[in-house]
Amino acid sequence: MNPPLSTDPIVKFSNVALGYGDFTVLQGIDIEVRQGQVVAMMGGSGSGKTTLLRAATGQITAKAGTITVFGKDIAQVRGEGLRELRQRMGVLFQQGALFTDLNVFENVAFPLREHTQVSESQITACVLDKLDAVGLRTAAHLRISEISGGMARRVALARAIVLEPELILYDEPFAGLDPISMGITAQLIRGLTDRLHCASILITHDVAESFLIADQVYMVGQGKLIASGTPEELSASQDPYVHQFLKGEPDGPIAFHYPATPAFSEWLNQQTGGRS
Ligand SMILES: Nc1ncnc2c1ncn2[C@@H]1O[C@H](COP(=O)(O)OP(=O)(O)OP(=O)(O)O)[C@@H](O)[C@H]1O
Repeated sequence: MNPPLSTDPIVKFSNVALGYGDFTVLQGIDIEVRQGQVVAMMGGSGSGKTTLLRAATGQITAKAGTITVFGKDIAQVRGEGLRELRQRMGVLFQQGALFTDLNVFENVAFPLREHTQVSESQITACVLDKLDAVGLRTAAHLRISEISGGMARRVALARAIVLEPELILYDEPFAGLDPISMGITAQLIRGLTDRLHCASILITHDVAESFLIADQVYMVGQGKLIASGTPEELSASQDPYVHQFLKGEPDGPIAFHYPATPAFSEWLNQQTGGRS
């Protein structure tokens, strides 16, 4: 029998503001991610999804509010403490860069060799198990140049889970995949979350796939959290932003133009010598 899932949030944003320099991207953000959950962070281009992911991994600090990860205030954790927290996370970047001079097996084995002292036979068993979980056990011997883009994504996923993280962060996991690979990836994310009893956060534009597997959805836009709830709750929302995003409509509150910032005005002034 599986141990009961912890009820404490793995990631918690409390009234958080995020940005770069003087530019505030998002404010008033409240998010909770719990063990066993798949949580989708959605929003238009430039709305701040990647910024949320950077904040959750401690790459940037909040301008206001508090972010706790595994119960620790991430702003107070530095150096070795931050490395320890990050070891409990698996991050799957969009370009899940694999080492092209290593075969599939060695790519997945890499974090084990880097971060643990386990024996060669344990490495073999663990890597084959993770490759099996992504359907690529029998591709272990292949070179990276011999596998397709979709397979490479799955190898990167096997590598991201090889240390059995408690939190997995996926940056646009469906981008550039054909419909079948998208469906496979979505079911993999759900299946791995359930099997590893971890939490998964996905940053995505893809409504159909993420709504099939997410427990909670957070939608950001216009510098704030526009909506949050289950996929069913969001689907029933009358909010015009949520409606436009879910239906992919060109007209609505989601602006096509990137908003003007003080930095742009300053640049334009310099560029035109104040003639604009
Ligand atoms: N390192 C940075 N320095 C300054 N501004 C940044 C930086 N990274 C992102 N931004 C700005 O922050 C805003 C949010 O960017 P972010 O990458 O989080 O959006 P996103 O929702 O992930 O977008 P997309 O879906 O297009 O990848 C954008 O206006 C972007 O220009």
